[in-house]
Amino acid sequence: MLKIDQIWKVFNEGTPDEKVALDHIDLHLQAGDFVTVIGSNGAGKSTMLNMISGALTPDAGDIYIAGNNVTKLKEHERAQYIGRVFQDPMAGTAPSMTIEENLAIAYSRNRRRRLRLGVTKERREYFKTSLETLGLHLENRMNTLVGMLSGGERQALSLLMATFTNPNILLLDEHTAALDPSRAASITDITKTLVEKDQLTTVMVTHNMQQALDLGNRLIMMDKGQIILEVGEEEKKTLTIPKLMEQFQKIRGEQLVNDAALLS
Ligand SMILES: Nc1ncnc2c1ncn2[C@@H]1O[C@H](COP(=O)(O)OP(=O)(O)OP(=O)(O)O)[C@@H](O)[C@H]1O
Repeated sequence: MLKIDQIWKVFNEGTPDEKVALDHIDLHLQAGDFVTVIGSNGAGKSTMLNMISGALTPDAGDIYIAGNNVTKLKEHERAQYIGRVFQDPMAGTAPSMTIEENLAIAYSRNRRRRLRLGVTKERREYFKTSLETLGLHLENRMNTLVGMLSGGERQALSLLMATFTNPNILLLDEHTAALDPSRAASITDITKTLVEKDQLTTVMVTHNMQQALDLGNRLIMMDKGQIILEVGEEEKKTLTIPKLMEQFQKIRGEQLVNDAALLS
C-alpha cells in the first residue's frame, strides 16, 4: 500500500547549515499495516511524513501509494490518498463552522461524483452514528461551533474527519502530544477504534514510547535520517521500553538521548 524507496532529502545543501534529513530511507507497508515511528529530536520523522503527504519532495527516491508513483504529485494532488492529523488540535478543523458542517466537508472530499441531493437526513444519521463511536457525546452537539470544543474533542473530530474518506494512508503526526494525559489516552483509544474499523494503513509518529508499543503491528526507530530499527508484528508483541533502549545502545553504541518526552 505504501512503498518508500531510497528517499534522500537534504536541507540547505552546499551551505554551512546543510542537513541530511533523510538518508536513503526504505519503508514498505502492506494494506492494513499500522507502523509507529519513534526517534530522537531531529531524527527525520516529520520530514518522512511530509514526504508521504507531498508537503516536501525528495531529492532522490520514489514514493508509491496503492501502486501509483506519487513522487511528483503535489500535496493537493495526492490528498485523495491521504488522511492526516497534526499535533495542533486547531489544525484539522474549521473553528467557525459547526461540527456537522465540518463533517460534511470531510465527507464530500473525493465523493464529488457520487454526491446526490436529498440525502441530507441520511447523511446526518451517518454523522451521528460516526460521532457516537468517539464516545464523547458529540452526536448531541452537531450544531456547536468547533471553536467551542476542547482540544481533545477537536482532535477526536479531526481523526474522524481524516478517516471519513477511507484514505489509503493515514498519517498521525504526534497527534496526542499537545493533550493532557487523560485526553491523550482517550484519543489513543479512539485512534485504535477508527484504524481497526477500516483496517487503515497508518503511519504514526510519537515521542511516547509506550504509545508506540501499545498501538500498531509494526514499529520503526529513526536516528539521524535513517531507519535504524524495524520491528515486525511478532517481535512487537513482546517489546518493552528497556528492550528498545538496549537495542538503540547496541546499534548506535551510545545511550538514547534522555529525552523526557521520549520516555514518557
Ligand atoms: N524546512 C527545513 N529547513 C531546514 N532544515 C530542516 C527543515 N525541516 C527539517 N529540518 C531539519 O531536518 C532534520 C530532521 O527534522 P525533522 O523535523 O524531520 O525531525 P523529527 O524527527 O520530526 O524531530 P522532532 O521529534 O524534533 O519533531 C532536523 O535536523 C531539522 O532541523
